[in-house]
Amino acid sequence: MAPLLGNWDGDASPSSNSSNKDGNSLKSILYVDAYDSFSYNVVAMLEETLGVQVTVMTIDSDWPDGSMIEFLTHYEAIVLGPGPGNPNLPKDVGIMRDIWNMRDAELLPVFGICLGFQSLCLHHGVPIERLPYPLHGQVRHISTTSKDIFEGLSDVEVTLYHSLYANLDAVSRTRGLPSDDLDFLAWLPLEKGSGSVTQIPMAVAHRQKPFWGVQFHPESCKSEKEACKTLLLNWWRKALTFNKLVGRGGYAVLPETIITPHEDTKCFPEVAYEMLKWSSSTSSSSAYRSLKQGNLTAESISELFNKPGAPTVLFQSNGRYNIISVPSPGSWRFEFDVESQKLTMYQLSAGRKMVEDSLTVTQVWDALRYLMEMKKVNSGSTQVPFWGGFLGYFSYELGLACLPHPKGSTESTSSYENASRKSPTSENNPADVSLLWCERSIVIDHTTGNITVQSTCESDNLPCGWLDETLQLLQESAGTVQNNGSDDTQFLNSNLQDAQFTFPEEDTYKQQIHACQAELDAGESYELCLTSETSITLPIPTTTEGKAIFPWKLYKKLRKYNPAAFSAFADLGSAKIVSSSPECFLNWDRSSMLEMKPMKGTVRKTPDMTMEKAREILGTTKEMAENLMIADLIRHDLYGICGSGGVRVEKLLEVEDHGRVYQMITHVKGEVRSEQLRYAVRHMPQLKSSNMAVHGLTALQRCLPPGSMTGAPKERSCLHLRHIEARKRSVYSGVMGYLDLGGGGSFSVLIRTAFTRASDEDAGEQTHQTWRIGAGGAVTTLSTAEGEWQEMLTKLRTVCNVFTPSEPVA
Ligand SMILES: C=C(O[C@@H]1C=C(C(=O)O)C=C[C@H]1O)C(=O)O
Ligand SMILES: NC(=O)CC[C@H](N)C(=O)O
Repeated sequence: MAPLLGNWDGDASPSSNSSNKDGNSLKSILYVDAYDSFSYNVVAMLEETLGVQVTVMTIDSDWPDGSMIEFLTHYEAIVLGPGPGNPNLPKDVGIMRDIWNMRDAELLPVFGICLGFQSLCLHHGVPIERLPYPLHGQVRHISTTSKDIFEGLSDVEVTLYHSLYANLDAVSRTRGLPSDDLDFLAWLPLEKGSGSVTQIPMAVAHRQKPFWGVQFHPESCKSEKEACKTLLLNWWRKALTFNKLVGRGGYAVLPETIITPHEDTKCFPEVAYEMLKWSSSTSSSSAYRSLKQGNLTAESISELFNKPGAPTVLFQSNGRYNIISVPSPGSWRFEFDVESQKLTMYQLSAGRKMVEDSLTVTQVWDALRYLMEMKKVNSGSTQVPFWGGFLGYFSYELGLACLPHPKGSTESTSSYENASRKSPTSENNPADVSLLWCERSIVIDHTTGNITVQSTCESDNLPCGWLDETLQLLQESAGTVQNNGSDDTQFLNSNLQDAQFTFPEEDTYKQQIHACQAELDAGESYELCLTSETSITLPIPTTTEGKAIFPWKLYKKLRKYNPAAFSAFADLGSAKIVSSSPECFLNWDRSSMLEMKPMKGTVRKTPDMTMEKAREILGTTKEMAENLMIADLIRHDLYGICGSGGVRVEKLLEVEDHGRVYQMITHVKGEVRSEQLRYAVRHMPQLKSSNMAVHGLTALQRCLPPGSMTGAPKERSCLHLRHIEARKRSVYSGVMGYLDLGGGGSFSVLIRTAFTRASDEDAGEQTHQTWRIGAGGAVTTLSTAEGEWQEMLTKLRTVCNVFTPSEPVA
């Protein structure tokens, strides 16, 4: 065990949370989680609206001590959450089914949401069948009976995420009457293909038992907030009245706040101590010098300090800060491969020492947290978001390995094998994590025009040391204009003229879209982000220097062709990445704020496309639904880290200009408060730390892969996407950015990106290099195969076009 390693009990013990501010003990609700991506939104809504404390239990858990009845005596009520799949399948509802079999004397109040509602209806004789068409992310008015839990609510606007429904007509056909036990309280008019309208049940109350359910999602950010609050409070009042009547309630709060069948505990990785040793020249302060940008660009600065082919990362954050890695005697980097669980550390200076170790993914995160905590930097220029630390990326497959999977899920690494066999490039995947430890760096702030040269090595701050020398060098260079554009074009053209493109096949892609829609129809997913890969094979430049510089020149071309808020370049061992991503994944500051800005909805810029028109196109039900689902998904991701009361939506479904495309964007912020229960991290071994770097890493670990690249619910959607796409996405759909020793971090989604793996081992035999570009889009039930194919091509073009020779510069 590492000296500082403990668990959250210290700062999040229920004793500190189990009473309200008046000292009264909080009432407890059990939430049954069906591995949905909206679960923590429901938990937060319950805690924020009812002032209760919620225990989360996944559907595949065993009842503690084997006794449901005994366990439930600790709770006032149960909420059965939404989820993927079908309540007719036991594995999709798990322990939800046990609830319906309780004897009358043991009953407690239940509230089912969507899947939970369907399970309730099914158990009481109402068949659950497919809707004529799914309703995912759609905001609709429902009419209510204005009674029971809808008292005071006659017409409510709510968000729907379902493919299945309680078919009351089927009950009438077989029994002549709707289910005798159930009283239906709300309805949605649904147009059938024939133009006729049918009423779909939206809410139910049991006539004798304390069971209620709603088919819609009251926790969605587009559901009418006040009305849904009233609904919940109405239910809670009824629940408490029931408990009073039967003499239930007032029980002690259980110590558990989350119950899953998985224990996420692995011993602390020894390699973390090695990392600490390798970072010994990094001090706890970042010294700096500043100058005006003049003619200097991120590219010209990087060229001054980074030799072609040497480990280099250049990352532009939010279109404002350019962060450039600069090598130092203490530079090192590490790589991790998910499938082989191999971690390799490389020292970059004299001797090129290498260390290998075998680690689980969880241990990699533990090592990172430990190192960031131990090497905290306390001071530096307050003008820049990075003082030193790691620059690099995490792949999509690393993200998949971080997802919690249900017990017995087929989602093991072996299912990668089938997928990878079909993909010609899969053998050639870059490492899943690659991070460069940077003591020295240069940051350009494009808003102020300031450049900050900084180092965490104490000796660099001596008079005439590295900082002074570098300042002088930059000041001298700032006046000189360097323009080797025409050389670059000639060099690239000579290499690109023989490029062979392998595009996705239109028929296959369209079939995959239909395969996605079949899963949406079945209730398996609400949205699937389908992607495909284009590969470009070209001759490797014949000279060593040409080979080393090719990725860099390609990056410079891409940056001009498709300017983006998160342009980035990485040359990390065999991984070469050129990125022009417009999408922020996760940012965090040095104190407590986390933010995510997912994108969904893309319109190509053509000469007659205006912002107005783009807004109109992106204002349709289809586009809004796509974005709303991801907005709700990332609210859940952030609630899991920040806890109830800690998340707010800053922008919802807004259209922004992103160079060659218009994109719809949502902006959600969360605040990390160590005293607050945070469900997604409850069982994780953590450093007892107020260091935001540690919480940021935990947020990364818990929020990968990016929801905008998976769809919702994340876990089930990823499972289907892997089978449908039948390839590893690798760097594409991963994230790139920095981990700042001062506590902050910023990561973009690796889209609009080309990457390759250029292995040094077989360098002699290789005559060609293969670059890969992923592109795709969210498939919903409203998607058309042609529309999605065109959208994928639009995104692909933003990068693919840099692989065609350009007009020579005059
Ligand atoms: C899948 C890609 O992009 C994602 C999908 C988007 C969409 O469906 O509109 C928009 C931005 C990204 O989250 C891609 O660029 O390849
Ligand atoms: N959101 C949900 O709970 C969905 C339930 C079910 N999978 C359906 O699609 O109908």
